[in-house]
Amino acid sequence: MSVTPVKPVLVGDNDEVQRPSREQALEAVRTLLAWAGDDPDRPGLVDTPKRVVDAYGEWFDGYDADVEKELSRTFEDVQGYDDMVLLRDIEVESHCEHHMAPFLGKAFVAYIPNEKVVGISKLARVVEIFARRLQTQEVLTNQIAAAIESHLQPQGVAILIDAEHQCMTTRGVHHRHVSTITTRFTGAFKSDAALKDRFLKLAKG
Ligand SMILES: Nc1nc2c(ncn2[C@@H]2O[C@H](COP(=O)(O)OP(=O)(O)OP(=O)(O)O)[C@@H](O)[C@H]2O)c(=O)[nH]1
Ligand SMILES: [Zn+2]
Repeated sequence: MSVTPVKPVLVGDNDEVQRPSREQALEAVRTLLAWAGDDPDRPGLVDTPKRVVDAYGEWFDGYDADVEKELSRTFEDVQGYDDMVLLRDIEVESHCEHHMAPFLGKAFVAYIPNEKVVGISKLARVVEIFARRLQTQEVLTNQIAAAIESHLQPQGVAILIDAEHQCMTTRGVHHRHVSTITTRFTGAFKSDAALKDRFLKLAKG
């Protein structure tokens, strides 16, 4: 099975998109409140558009963040370290592009360095940046792998995301406690079944 490589930054790098003003965003929330059947001018709701717009600013601040910057500082004095670096249980707080509903879970990010490593916090930041954009869990998984791959040229990358989608739990099909697991393996993780297995065992804890 061949897998098409994904460019590191697919979503959110579209400078062509004209952003509406904050005023327009506030008005859009007022419209939604009225559409839902409430009165946007009642005292309890007058500050709601501002709160919602601020919350969106936080949930989607990945569009303004720079993955390249986070991964640009590498450390080359690794003294021959050439085994897996694995970050477990990175919190994932994202929103699906289909419903803008939260999906929440954990990411497991591993790579095998090729003479250079990156600060471990930067890997968590990369997860956060991509998570704070709209996409699917599959695309999020691929984007994280592709960013590490292109900046570190490691011997291999393994990503696993385990998340619960609120568009499935709080609406629509209403199935609670269904978790979705996505994975992406490149290089040595793809070609070496024992290595892949070791990653999966370590990730499970
Ligand atoms: N593959 C994938 N699907 C997702 C993700 N997030 C949400 N979805 C699904 O996207 C699909 C959208 O389906 P549609 O039929 O277009 O939308 P809908 O009528 O709201 O679908 P229901 O959720 O089944 O009510 C649903 O099946 C969701 O469960 C994701 O990250 N990956
Ligand atoms: Zn959804």
